Amino acid sequence: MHVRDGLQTHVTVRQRYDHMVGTGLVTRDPAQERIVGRLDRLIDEIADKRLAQKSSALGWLFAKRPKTPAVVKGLYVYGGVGRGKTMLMDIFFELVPVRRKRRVHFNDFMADVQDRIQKHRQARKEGTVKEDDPIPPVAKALAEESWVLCFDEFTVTDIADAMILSRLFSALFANGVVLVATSNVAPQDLYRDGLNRQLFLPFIAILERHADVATLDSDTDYRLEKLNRLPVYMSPLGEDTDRRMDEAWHAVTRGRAPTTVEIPLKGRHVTVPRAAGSCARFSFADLCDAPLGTRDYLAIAERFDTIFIDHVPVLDHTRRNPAKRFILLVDTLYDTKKRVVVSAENTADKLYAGRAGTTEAFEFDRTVSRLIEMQSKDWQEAWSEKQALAS
Ligand SMILES: Nc1ncnc2c1ncn2[C@@H]1O[C@H](COP(=O)(O)OP(=O)(O)OP(=O)(O)O)[C@@H](O)[C@H]1O
Repeated sequence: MHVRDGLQTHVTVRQRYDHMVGTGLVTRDPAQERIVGRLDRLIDEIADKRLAQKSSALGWLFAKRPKTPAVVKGLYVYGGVGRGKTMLMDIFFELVPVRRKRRVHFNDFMADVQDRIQKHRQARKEGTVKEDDPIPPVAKALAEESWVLCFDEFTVTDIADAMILSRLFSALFANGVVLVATSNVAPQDLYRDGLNRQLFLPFIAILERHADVATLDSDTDYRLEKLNRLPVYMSPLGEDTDRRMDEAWHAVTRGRAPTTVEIPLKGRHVTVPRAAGSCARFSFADLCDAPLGTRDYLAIAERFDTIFIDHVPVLDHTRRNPAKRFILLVDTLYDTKKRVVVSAENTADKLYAGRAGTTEAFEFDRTVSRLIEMQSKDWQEAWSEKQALAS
């Protein structure tokens, strides 16, 4: 426990991390521990600065002023996906002893900035504000609302954003803002192939002047590890299974909002009701009650790596066509080595309740065996390796 200005105590990032390791929530990772140390140092500096501000406000600035840097240098952490950058930043965000703090996805922040700029321009037109340049007042307002800004996924792809970043962040830093950010790229690689990049370049120098740059170069992609432990076959059907399917979907899509996608196929379309990145989600009815065929299944498999199928019923000879389509579908997903997440009325070995000895029953045996193999650890590992090679 740290004691600060006799009033406040705070748990350190290190203590929180050790606790998470102790309870088995995370595995100890030396690369992460290095970032933990830096985040704690930053918290100390921020706490000192806050104390200095308080002292100053109380008028005993000269008597009691602690050694405080005039400007606190933030931290920009970059590295591969799933290394734990966001997790560590979130711990920092929670623990940093500051009220005016904001944690936001970088894209959302920039959307907010552009919105405020628009509003300023409108107000200028209407004559309710005098300043022509929207950036200084927008930056000032943002800094007043929160002086510790934590950005998740710092990335610059939009030219409108790229062109204002230098001036925006110069103004934010001039107003005392401390930046903490996670990113998949080093500052020099931001907006790498962007239009008019030379106009963006000064931002990199400004960023590096106001934030230390650290890489989280852990060997493990923890997200992938976690996903590999996901249940991929859930039964029986019911609310509980639906909830677990939703959780798995949320985990693989990282909470992205799904959209409907139409895959064009000679003269028609295959509709994917829910798609997010390389993941697609269907119900059994979408795929097997509707009159789809091998070409449709192949088109789906070409486009997506992970396929969710909700509500597979127990099948028998009374539902011949859906059963046949399901056999085709599983064959296609098996041959193309996809990750398949299924909710079904019963376990794979009890999915066919038709007459034994018929052609369908024999074919279904193969489907069952494949479905079981696709649930195995080996299958999941092979899938991950394929993903790693592809990326
Ligand atoms: N040391 C660890 N042990 C176990 N799980 C971990 C560890 N570190 C992170 N995780 C888990 O791995 C997942 C990915 O972590 P996180 O989202 O923080 O990664 P990231 O580096 O921000 O990835 P991205 O760059 O893709 O946003 C999270 O679910 C997190 O809880």
